Amino acid sequence: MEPIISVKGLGKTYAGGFTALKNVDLDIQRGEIFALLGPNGAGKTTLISIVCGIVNPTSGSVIANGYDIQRDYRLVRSEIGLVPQELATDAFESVWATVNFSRGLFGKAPNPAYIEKLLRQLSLWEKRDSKIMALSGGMKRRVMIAKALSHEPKILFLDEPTAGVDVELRQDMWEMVRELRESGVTIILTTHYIEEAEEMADRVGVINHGEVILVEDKRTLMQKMGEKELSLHLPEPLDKVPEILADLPLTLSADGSQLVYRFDIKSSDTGITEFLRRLNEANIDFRDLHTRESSLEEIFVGLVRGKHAESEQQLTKEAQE
Ligand SMILES: Nc1ncnc2c1ncn2[C@@H]1O[C@H](COP(=O)(O)OP(=O)(O)OP(=O)(O)O)[C@@H](O)[C@H]1O
Repeated sequence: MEPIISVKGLGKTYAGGFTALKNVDLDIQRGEIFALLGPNGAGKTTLISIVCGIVNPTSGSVIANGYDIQRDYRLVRSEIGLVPQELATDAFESVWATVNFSRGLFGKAPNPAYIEKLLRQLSLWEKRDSKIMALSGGMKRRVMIAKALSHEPKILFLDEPTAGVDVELRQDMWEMVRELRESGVTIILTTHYIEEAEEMADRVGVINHGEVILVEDKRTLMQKMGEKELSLHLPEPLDKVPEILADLPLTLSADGSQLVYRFDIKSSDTGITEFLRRLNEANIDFRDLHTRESSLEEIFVGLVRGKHAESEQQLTKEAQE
């Protein structure tokens, strides 16, 4: 299937000379939830802003739903809804007026039935006559989403949708984003909360220092890059890892009551059978046993650190040459 967004060779150097994006290639599939992860200043907002036509690229191209962002700016813009990081909207207007007005900005004929459906979907219908300033933070955020969807775009960008939102609201937001996807909208979100990507995304892209360093199906990523841990609780604490187990990838907890065995998920031979055999041989008993997989957060931190170390090595090498 044709991707709904196709980014090719995208670069951005700001007027001051800072290069925020370097030769980015990225395809977004129709109907997916794509999470763009990256540390502060990685280039996430710059990338979104280019696709939405707010920032001009220095090089490269973006096709969104068949249109070129630079040549067919208006057409592209009408296909895209953007919920920016900052909540900026007219505090004195009512919810209904604000959302209706946004639709008009895109040259769309009024459609009260659609706006009603949207406000109901976002649990804002009861508040349609309230002034924006009288709403809670979470509701204001939902108004921003309603505004972004007012012109029936096929693509929705959410830049840090749940920054500063409490845990309960965050879960409501996730639920709502899933419902939007069900209704056929493609969603691209940036987030610092890796659990958000882990919870919602179909695919994950990691951006660091203006480069997309990885794009992967979330489940594949967690399987490919993840480690699994097998923890054994010992009835009799040990003071050190016994000699017979010394060559295995094991750690002993500080109080000696837990042995943790790490293994690679993708490996065909995990070595667990051998580990259990040796435990038996050493007469080490255990009370219970549980496993844990690496979270996306651990994978992400590892990736960004790894790349950082790699580029530092590269810089040192270049400096020496
Ligand atoms: N208008 C601008 N002029 C010059 N530099 C800019 C401009 N906008 C952004 N930058 C720089 O480009 C880099 C990438 O910024 P960007 O906002 O895209 O990052 P981000 O990944 O969205 O970060 P955050 O997670 O903090 O929002 C940063 O170093 C930023 O300072």
